Amino acid sequence: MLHRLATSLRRPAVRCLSSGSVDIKVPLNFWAGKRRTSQEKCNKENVYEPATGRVLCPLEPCGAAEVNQAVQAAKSAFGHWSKMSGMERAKIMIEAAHIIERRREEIAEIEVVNNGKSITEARLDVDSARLCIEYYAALATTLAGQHVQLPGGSFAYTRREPLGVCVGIGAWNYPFQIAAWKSAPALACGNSMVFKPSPLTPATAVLLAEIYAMAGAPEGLYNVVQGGQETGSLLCHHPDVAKVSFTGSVPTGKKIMEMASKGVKHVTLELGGKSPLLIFQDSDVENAVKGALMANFLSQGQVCSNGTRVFVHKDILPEFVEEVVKRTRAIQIGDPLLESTRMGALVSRSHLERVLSFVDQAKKEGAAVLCGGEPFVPSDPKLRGGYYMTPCVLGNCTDEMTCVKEEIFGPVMCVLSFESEEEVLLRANDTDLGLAAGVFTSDVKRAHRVVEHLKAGSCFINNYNITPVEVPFGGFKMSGIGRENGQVTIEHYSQLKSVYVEMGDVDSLF
Ligand SMILES: NC(=O)c1ccc[n+]([C@@H]2O[C@H](COP(=O)([O-])OP(=O)(O)OC[C@H]3O[C@@H](n4cnc5c(N)ncnc54)[C@H](O)[C@@H]3O)[C@@H](O)[C@H]2O)c1
Ligand SMILES: C[N+](C)(C)CCCC=O
Repeated sequence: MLHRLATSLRRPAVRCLSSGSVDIKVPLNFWAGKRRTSQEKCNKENVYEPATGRVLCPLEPCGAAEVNQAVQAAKSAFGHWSKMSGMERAKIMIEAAHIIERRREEIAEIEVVNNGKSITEARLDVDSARLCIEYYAALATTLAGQHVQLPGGSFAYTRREPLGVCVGIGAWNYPFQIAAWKSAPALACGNSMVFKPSPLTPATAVLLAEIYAMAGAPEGLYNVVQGGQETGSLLCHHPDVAKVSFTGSVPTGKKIMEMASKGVKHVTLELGGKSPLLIFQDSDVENAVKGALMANFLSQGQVCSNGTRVFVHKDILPEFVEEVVKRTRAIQIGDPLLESTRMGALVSRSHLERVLSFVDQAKKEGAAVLCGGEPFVPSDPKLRGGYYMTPCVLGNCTDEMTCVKEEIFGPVMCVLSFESEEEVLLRANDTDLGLAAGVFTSDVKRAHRVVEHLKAGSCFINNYNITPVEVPFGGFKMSGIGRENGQVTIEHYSQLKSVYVEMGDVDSLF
């Protein structure tokens, strides 16, 4: 079925998948312009549909020989792509964006089937991927160096050059969007890419590979190899790889940095978070509640930037809690392919169990479960094996609790009370992580003063989890290195060459 969808380019946007009916029978590796079957016989695991718990397909991990073939394909494409002008590259990227726009529904549906998030969110993820490619296509046309006048008519100029073959390694929470957020700036700068999705969500990165190829990209420009940590490690150690851009957990990020250091490769690390959301007594409570829900329950709470430590001023705590609990209880959980669903399934059985164990631990440590935090079994029989839980709000939380300290990566909001700005800033920053932070207040001076003191890469005033592709995204402290999106990311996928030009004679000291 996936193959038919993947090749029907001009199909109108109609719903054709339903949960429990999909089997993926086509290879999910892609290099040198074609889908490929891995010859590796070992380490085959199953890929599941989170909504139903059914097996979707076996994962075919790539071994050393296949990783090398993909890297060599990327190296060969780099030779051609890096010599093209920005305008020529932009034309192909814009065509890819048009194809994504036409295939929005198909891509979103496959993302839902493989990831478990609601179709409403998956469509927005596909839009973000497309916008990112459009944005960097435009920037590709602007890449330029500097001219520097020097004494005696001599001068220097700088050239912004690509790095070479870049590796992208993705997490499972935004599979298609991560593939686009990494490839768009890489390709715009003239690099080629080998991308490895998470072994839990291998299905959509290969669609992006086909789309770039259909748009006219040279064979091997964007390749996909499937697998887990062995495949990832082969990519990081490969001598022909110039950069590794990684999205995932802090422990894996440290390993990636260590592996990349052996070859002095460039790295971008987009890692985890335990972000604070500060809600002051002068907030518009209606908006603050909406913001807290956006900060905690998108993608079943499996979002790196989530504001999971919700600090609420004691004067508005009862009002805030009542409303946030009421709205959390009203979240429609169920079949992620239905329009009415707002919360689908978590990504895997083991992850669901891990998230539920955080709720149990929170209870033991004295937190109050104000709602949710239980396994959820939908009434539709075909969904009974799915990985669902009710979204949870924890009250009476204190800074020392495990649920407040550790990244849960599920639909669990921790509510904490505070009394003063100074106090809440100290508590908000008391973490090794620094991906995001938010503040709700109607006092404009307080908003900017608080943001100045928050140690986080992405700060939101009176909203949360809004990530336009024009704005850089990335972490402070252990949440990462480098940025994705925005103009600055061009610097993370290119290098400067300085060229000195002598117009006179050589003034030798010897
Ligand atoms: N900052 C961001 O932009 C961002 C976005 C999404 C997710 N995340 C973070 O990702 C985590 C959840 O994702 P996850 O469970 O997929 O993370 P993970 O670290 O377990 O895996 C991420 C990727 O790394 C690969 N990998 C694992 N070990 C490896 C190794 N030794 N060498 C090379 N590759 C290896 C995995 O196969 C996967 O593709 C959370 O901590 C979340 O906060 C961060
Ligand atoms: C688009 N969101 C929801 C902010 C997600 C960014 C990527 C992090 O997981």
